[in-house]
Amino acid sequence: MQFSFDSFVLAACTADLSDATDPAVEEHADAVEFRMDLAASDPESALDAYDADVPLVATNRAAWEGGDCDDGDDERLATLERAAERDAVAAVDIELDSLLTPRGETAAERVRESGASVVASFHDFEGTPASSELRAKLHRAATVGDVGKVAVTATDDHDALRLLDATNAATTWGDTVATMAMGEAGRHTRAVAPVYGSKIGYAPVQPADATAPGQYALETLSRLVGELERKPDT
Ligand SMILES: O=C1C[C@@](O)(C(=O)O)C[C@@H](O)[C@@H]1O
Repeated sequence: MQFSFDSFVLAACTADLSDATDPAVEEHADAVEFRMDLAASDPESALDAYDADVPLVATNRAAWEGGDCDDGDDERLATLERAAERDAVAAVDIELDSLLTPRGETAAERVRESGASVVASFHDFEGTPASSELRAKLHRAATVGDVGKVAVTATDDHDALRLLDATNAATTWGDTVATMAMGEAGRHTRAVAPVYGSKIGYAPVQPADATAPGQYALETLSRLVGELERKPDT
């Protein structure tokens, strides 16, 4: 199966696929993001055993992008390609810097051949790039991926506003994007960015196991996004 990303996808993050049957996931999530790089035991065996109904986004975050996977890119991307072959895997997250290499291009092709979408992602754990760079990154990511994702670290309101502005601009010119600002100053963007077109939100299944700074609990993000969703004027 595949996501079209026409509408917002709320992904419940976990390193343990048994979380997929958690009632909060069933009630609030559209997908489970499986952080293969954070799994305590072999993530591929966990995928083999997976039989819940919620579609998966497979992520194997590289150490150089803030994750725990130390494998070389060839091996790391091969793991993601095999993940995509599973019916339950609807999307695979691949770092933008990898996608811009020939090996990454091949991985994206294979993932799509297997019927999964590609989330092209870029993270900045230190700050928020200049607005021109932010827009360029989003556009680049949305061009090589089915959705282009940028997660930055906001240190003040201005950073948060610039991220929302870039989200709005990308969406207005037709790119499919997902954005969020990590950290306290950017926390509200997790709820607000979908108003400006962001198509994926992330929240941990277990609040104690957040996969990024500033994430809301799953139930909270679901409620906030739902409350803020634009309804036709009555
Ligand atoms: O890229 C992202 C977004 C994220 O970093 C966040 O800020 O919620 C959480 C990660 O698990 C996911 O892969």
